[in-house]
Amino acid sequence: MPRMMTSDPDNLFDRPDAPIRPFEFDADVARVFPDMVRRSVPGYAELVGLSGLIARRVARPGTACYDLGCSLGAVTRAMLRQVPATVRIVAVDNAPAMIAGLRDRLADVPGAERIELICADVEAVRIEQASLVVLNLTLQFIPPERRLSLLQGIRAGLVPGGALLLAEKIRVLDDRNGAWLTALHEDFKRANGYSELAIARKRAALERVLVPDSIETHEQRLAAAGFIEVTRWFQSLNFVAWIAWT
Ligand SMILES: Nc1ncnc2c1ncn2[C@@H]1O[C@H](C[S@+](CC[C@H]([NH3+])C(=O)[O-])CC(=O)[O-])[C@@H](O)[C@H]1O
Ligand SMILES: O=C(O)C(=O)Cc1ccccc1
Repeated sequence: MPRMMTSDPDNLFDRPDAPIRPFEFDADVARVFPDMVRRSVPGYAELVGLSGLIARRVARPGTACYDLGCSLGAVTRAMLRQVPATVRIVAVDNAPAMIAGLRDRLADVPGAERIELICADVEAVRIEQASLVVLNLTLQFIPPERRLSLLQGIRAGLVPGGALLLAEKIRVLDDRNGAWLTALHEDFKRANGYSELAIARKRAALERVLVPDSIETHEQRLAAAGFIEVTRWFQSLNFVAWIAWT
């Protein structure tokens, strides 16, 4: 499994007097992101490590692998370690602080010249000659009505035999099971040292910013975008990952 990136501790939602505003991937979030994501997403390290292993199987020489919504490049760097030297890696994020943080982290990584960093909206990037495209916890931040066309664009840019790796926080449709999984996710955060206040404030900040879909919606949308076979290969509480094949 990958070496975790070090970061400042995430205390962004601890201050009771700070105004609640919609969650943004700004410089403060970028500074604490590795700590935040590790303490907030159950199974995150495993998800990233397994994404690297999947890249090793799926990436084809002479093609490209894309990490869309790369943040500080955990998946980008897992891919770099696993894919052949002739594979180009394209890492995209629209948050300047994330791209700057990733650039710093790549400074003395051998092979990093194979990685192209793009600070742009994922919807504006043309996917070309890709054997693997990764959306690791990114689609949930795209407005729901634009998700299908983003997946269609990705599908069109994949080479035959190529795949999309999608990981998302999911919404559970059934009230009872949904409430239970959400409660357990909050237990996970509490066990990782987040206060009730921090949990509640982040929940409010993420409302309307991170909009989860159900497993059913994701699987129907992947089919509608033209993916012919879809395998769900990871679930930890309300976080799920799929691989979707061309
Ligand atoms: N429209 C957009 N265009 C480009 N980037 C975007 C957009 N919307 C959001 N982002 C970017 O998507 C990332 C989502 S985090 C991904 C974790 C990473 N994949 C990881 O493996 O560590 C997940 C999370 O924080 O829950 C952020 O860096 C945003 O700036
Ligand atoms: O904290 C949450 O509830 C999440 O869904 C994970 C997360 C991690 C980092 C930024 C935004 C959301």
